Amino acid sequence: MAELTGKFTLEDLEAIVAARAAASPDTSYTAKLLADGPMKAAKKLGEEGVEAALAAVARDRENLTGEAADVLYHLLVVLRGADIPLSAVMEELQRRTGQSGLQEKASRQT
Ligand SMILES: N=c1c2ncn([C@@H]3O[C@H](COP(=O)(O)OP(=O)(O)OP(=O)(O)O)[C@@H](O)[C@H]3O)c2ncn1[C@@H]1O[C@H](COP(=O)(O)O)[C@@H](O)[C@H]1O
Repeated sequence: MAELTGKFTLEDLEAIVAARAAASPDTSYTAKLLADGPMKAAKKLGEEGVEAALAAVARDRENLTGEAADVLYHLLVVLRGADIPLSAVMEELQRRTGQSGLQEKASRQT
């Protein structure tokens, strides 16, 4: 695998996931997850999300950091399986920057 220099970004991890998706499931966890179908990756994403939430409630910073990394990695695998680029998610997040979350919630309740 090519060595990455500089600040590691989610875009870097997305590129790694895309490259490993084409590998053999015998040599790549990413490829194995995708080969097992969308249910498997989605289930793992849900598990990691719950584990991250439990670590947050337990105020376990070290565990939360690791579980957060698991969540982000598995989310990128799920997005890859659904053919949704990270850029689409970032565009959606950028679109939301113009409004407070509380304003958005209030606009749905009227
Ligand atoms: N960031 C990750 C990453 N984070 C977590 N994981 C894997 O996600 C799995 C997490 O599952 P669990 O903690 O539940 O452990 P487990 O019980 O063994 O998992 P299951 O048997 O239930 O699937 C572990 O196998 C981790 O190794 C990751 N696997 C890969 N990556 C990245 O993807 C790259 C390519 O990996 P391969 O696709 O395996 O080549 C790696 O170099 C990393 O950059």
